[in-house]
Amino acid sequence: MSQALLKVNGLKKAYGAIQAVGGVSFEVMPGEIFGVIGPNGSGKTTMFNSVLGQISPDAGSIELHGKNITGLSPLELSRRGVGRTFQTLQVFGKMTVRDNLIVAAQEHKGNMFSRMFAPGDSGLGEKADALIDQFRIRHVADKLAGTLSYGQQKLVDIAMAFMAEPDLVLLDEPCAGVNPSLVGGISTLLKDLNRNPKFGKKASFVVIEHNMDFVMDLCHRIMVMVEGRVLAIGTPAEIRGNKEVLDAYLGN
Ligand SMILES: Nc1ncnc2c1ncn2[C@@H]1O[C@H](COP(=O)(O)OP(=O)(O)OP(=O)(O)O)[C@@H](O)[C@H]1O
Repeated sequence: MSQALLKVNGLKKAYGAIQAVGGVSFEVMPGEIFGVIGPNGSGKTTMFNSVLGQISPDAGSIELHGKNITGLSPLELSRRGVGRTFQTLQVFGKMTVRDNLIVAAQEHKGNMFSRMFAPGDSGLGEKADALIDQFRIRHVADKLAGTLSYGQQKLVDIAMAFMAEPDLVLLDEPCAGVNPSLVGGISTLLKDLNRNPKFGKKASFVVIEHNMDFVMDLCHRIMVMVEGRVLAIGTPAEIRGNKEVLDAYLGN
């Protein structure tokens, strides 16, 4: 059996009396699309932010390719191949789509001032163009990102995470606020990125999402969190047929 890409073991995080994450363990295998579902407040985002170095967990360890990455900064994690998208868009409305992609890659390289000045190409234009084609946003590449629909900006946001050539991308609610007619397009795109690596790397994903049809169709395995704990991990069919999951979450 191959080594896990991401291994989270016994992760805990409390906010005062609230145990947001109460001992969560799971593994994501190379090439896997791993979904995380659960009711509001079940600890999904806190778990994500702990894995991504945005908050310090109280206990537990996180390994990437078997190496301990617990407590590393988001920039260091990005350099090691871990990318993310946020619930809220990170695109700059007054820059073109192409420049947004170039700036995202410059940030990955640690250029702290890249967002403050007009971006030079820095040799990244070719990479941006490859992603623009893969994301089928060529027709808007030279438009200001702020003039695009929310769904298109979401695609740009995901493309920005891919400029760093990640092995693993954590997506926080990619469908939130997106017109239902565009949700299928995001799913198709993520499947394409997973199956057809653009830069010689097969992308794996961890996806937090409330849209059940999207999660069930996209993910190879799904983890259900309830009150900071793991209730179940399994294939979409196993999760759909799990009585505890139905009682605690899906049956509502
Ligand atoms: N910075 C914080 N300070 C205090 N409590 C927090 C903080 N962040 C999260 N919490 C609490 O921790 C618990 C887990 O929240 P979290 O946002 O991780 O859940 P979630 O599953 O991502 O929810 P949602 O689906 O609504 O995004 C909740 O009770 C929340 O109120």
